[in-house]
Amino acid sequence: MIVMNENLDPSGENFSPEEIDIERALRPLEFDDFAGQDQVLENLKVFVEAANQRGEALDHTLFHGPPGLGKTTLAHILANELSVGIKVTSGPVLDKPGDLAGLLTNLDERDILFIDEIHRLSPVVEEYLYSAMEDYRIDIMIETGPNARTVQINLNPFTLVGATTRSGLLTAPMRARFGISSRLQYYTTELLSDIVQRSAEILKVPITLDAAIEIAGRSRGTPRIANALLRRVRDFAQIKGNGKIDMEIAQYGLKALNVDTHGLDEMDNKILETIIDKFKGGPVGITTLATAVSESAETIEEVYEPFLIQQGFIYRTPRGREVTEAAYRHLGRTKGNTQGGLF
Ligand SMILES: Nc1ncnc2c1ncn2[C@@H]1O[C@H](COP(=O)(O)OP(=O)(O)OP(=O)(O)O)[C@@H](O)[C@H]1O
Ligand SMILES: [Mg+2]
Repeated sequence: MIVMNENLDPSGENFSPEEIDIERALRPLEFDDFAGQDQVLENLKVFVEAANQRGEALDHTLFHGPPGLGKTTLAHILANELSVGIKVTSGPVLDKPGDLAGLLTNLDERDILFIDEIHRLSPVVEEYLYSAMEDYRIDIMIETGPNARTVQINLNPFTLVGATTRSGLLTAPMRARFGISSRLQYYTTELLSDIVQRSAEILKVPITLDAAIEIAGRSRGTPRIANALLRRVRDFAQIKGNGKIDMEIAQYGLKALNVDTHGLDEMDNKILETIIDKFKGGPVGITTLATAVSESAETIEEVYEPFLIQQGFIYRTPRGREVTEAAYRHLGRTKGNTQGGLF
């Protein structure tokens, strides 16, 4: 069983404070530093330029897609390119309409309010957000007891930027209030190797092209993982090598880190193993599979499956998910001869 180092968690949730600082340093600040997602970027550039020309707030914008692909990065880039301020919060943190009102009334004209994990807003807060998004207006309760009354407050025109890994969990009314909605895709190895080279430059560590490609190819299509692997390999280069990253030290480091050759993580492999061992390679329905791997069906569909499909390890059939020959090969199994032996 190949288990990835927890520092390579695509969600970044296990990052130490130092790693968060480095991640911030590596984060692109402008459209021009941002690699890939061409279609998304091309459109955003037009919308930003148009909003800038008119001096208006950009339309509310939603970014969705798997962890670590650049949603938060794009929110900050938008603020830079619009030359406006950005206030950052997240769905689970905003649990009272009062908290949201505080944020909204403090926004300057055209500012961005970035709400991460927007699918996790409580229903009351979400409802409260609707009128803010639509009419730039909110109701505020003043005084308590018999004198309690609500007053309407006008807000400065602002842009709500929402990010979610689970767009399927967003309510329809919420989704409908975003004028711009962009889905981020996994990155190709080529793009990731550009990102690795750019990051190496910022970290001031020399790297050869083949080493950058090697790291990129094992990064699960995800820039956050590519950067995390680069940082770990840099440590190996510093302690076990001569400080430079070449193919040899990259392979040495990746092996020591137990990184899967395709960059699959623990859950990816668990999903493949489960389909092979428990369901004879499939087809298996998504809910059955979800129960078997103890993960929610939505998370499998939105976070894990897209990468496994893109890499050609599983495919969807009307009867459920099936693994491909490549999955058997990847796990070192032969078809018809799974771990359970004859039975
Ligand atoms: N297109 C890109 N070019 C260069 N670096 C990128 C790009 N996209 C992401 N990164 C790097 O990957 C890191 C993770 O990106 P980011 O935090 O924006 O992901 P996210 O989609 O918000 O993830 P999550 O869903 O976990 O919040 C960033 O710090 C940045 O360094
Ligand atoms: Mg983010």
